[in-house]
Amino acid sequence: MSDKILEIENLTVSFDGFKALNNLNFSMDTGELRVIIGPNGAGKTTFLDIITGKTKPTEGQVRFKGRNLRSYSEHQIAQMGIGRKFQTPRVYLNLSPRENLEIACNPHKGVFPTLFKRPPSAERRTIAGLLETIGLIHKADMKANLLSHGEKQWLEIGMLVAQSPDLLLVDEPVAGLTDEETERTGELLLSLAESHSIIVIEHDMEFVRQIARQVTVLHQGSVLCEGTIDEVQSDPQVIEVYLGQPLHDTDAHSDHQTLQTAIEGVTAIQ
Ligand SMILES: Nc1ncnc2c1ncn2[C@@H]1O[C@H](COP(=O)(O)OP(=O)(O)OP(=O)(O)O)[C@@H](O)[C@H]1O
Repeated sequence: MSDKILEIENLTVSFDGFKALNNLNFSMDTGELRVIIGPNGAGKTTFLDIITGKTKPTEGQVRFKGRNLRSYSEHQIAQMGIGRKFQTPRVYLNLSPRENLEIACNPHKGVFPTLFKRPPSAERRTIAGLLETIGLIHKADMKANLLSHGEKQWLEIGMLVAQSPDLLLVDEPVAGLTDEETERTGELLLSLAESHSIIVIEHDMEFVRQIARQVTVLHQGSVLCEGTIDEVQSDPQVIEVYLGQPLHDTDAHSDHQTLQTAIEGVTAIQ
């Protein structure tokens, strides 16, 4: 069996002739944590929509654990083991973190049967472990609406993990978080990466530097370059894309630190 969890070949997605993704090729190994960056409109959200089956390719194919996803619905793809965390937390605010996790463990039973029946002991242990992992063990039984924005994000990540996905897709997990929450989110993703394959889309370059081993840069619907964060940040094409002007027209190439500043400048205003 392939050790690639995800393989994307010659993928094009057209919206009324506009190519949001354009002949994109991408692959990642099982167990990898990959960070995807790219300027506004680069195609990052469309890329996630394709993997989850929300949008279907116009051309090309997506293979997950060797299986072509084309003929599967969004729901079937989720059941095959792809979980997605959206930017805004989607948790039950009038339930506790523990109850939210119980529901996530039993997505087919529904809210009421789950809440009125005591979960089996193995499931209680799983939930206690998840509460520990996401740092909410001491807030396990308070209403989720009393949690901070960061804590709600962690709870939703926990709910995703409760469904045992093989591949986690995480869209801008630190938008709106404090510096401390951002760092703790990085630690959480790094600990989850020990047992999951994860794709993170993020603009915050300091956070990318904290978690990234391998970074993919998207631009105009294609992969512009891939490498470590240092390789990517010193790539002339990436500098050009983020600065929005050709290198030979600027002094930027004389100072590679500029890219860091440029990218941070761009990301700071997004
Ligand atoms: N349903 C759609 N119909 C038409 N155009 C679309 C549609 N969805 C996305 N696009 C266009 O495709 C391009 C890529 O959009 P996408 O949202 O994937 O980019 P992005 O990298 O996620 O951007 P951002 O960082 O701003 O969220 C954009 O130009 C967008 O306007």
